[in-house]
Amino acid sequence: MKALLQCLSHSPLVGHVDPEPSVLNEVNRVIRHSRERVNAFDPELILLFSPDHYNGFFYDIMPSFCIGTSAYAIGDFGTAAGHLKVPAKLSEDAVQYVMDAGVDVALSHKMQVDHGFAQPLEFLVGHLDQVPVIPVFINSVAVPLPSFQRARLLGDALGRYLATLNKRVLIIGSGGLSHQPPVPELATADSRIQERLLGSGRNLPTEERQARTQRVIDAAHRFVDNQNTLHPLNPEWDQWFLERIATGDLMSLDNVSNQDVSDKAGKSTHEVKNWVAAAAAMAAFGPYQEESRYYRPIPEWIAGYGALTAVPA
Ligand SMILES: O=C(O)/C=C/c1cccc(O)c1O
Ligand SMILES: [Fe+2]
Repeated sequence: MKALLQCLSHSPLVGHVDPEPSVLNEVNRVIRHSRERVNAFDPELILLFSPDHYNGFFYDIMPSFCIGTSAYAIGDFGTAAGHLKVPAKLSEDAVQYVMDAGVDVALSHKMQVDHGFAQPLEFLVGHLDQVPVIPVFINSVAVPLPSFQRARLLGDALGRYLATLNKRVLIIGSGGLSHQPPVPELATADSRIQERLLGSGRNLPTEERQARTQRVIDAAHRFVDNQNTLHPLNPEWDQWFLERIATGDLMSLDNVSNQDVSDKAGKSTHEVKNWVAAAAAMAAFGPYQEESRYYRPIPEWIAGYGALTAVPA
């Protein structure tokens, strides 16, 4: 088997505002099972699609997509900090391949990433520097956003590139499902936050980092008490989306408009494009089949929380 697909929601609230023990144990079993599956597959390379949350990518220059030849995780919310093990030459070749395939992608020789990248690596392989990883950023919060179709085409091109390498590749899509945590927006933020979104938020002083973290934790507590304090989670939309990924029905998502997703499922639901890109990369190896699936709305994590594993058919 040359490729394994693992899509997984992330939330920085894990360990800060947890659901009741029975739910936490259930999710931990799902993650443990996924980790065992990855371990048995023994990947030689990881392709990791993830968003950023104004920790590494800002409005000074906001690409739709970016591939890193080196990457550093900042360790927000207590997630792992440090350098990812990025195979620079493979990443650079990937950029060229994707460009040649007609998808313009940015390149970073010094990519700064957050929990979106770090959490799935910690959960699925244990460490940031365990297995070589090509990190791929998909802008999922800073409007204007790329479309579902472009995310699919990006994934397809990267999948075709990986298929030339003759390596066992783990393809991870990190993010989603329905959710809208209190991420600031440039159009409505006050001038101090606007400056942060324009780039001064790249390396926040400790106190500001703590305040930012606490603001999200407080919002999660409020959301648990009253699910109208943020955009409600949308299990129905999530299940519909999961079925599209599970069945490889990716092209039907091309017709989903960004506005519709924001309206129905929340503005951070665009993180699901990381699942779309990952599934398209997997499909480039040939037809795939779902092996396992998990879903539960978890207000404590402000997340429609899902996991999906697929293998070649
Ligand atoms: O970084 C933040 O401020 C919030 C991140 C967050 C919260 C809940 C679910 C997610 O997917 C997030 O990235
Ligand atoms: Fe996120």
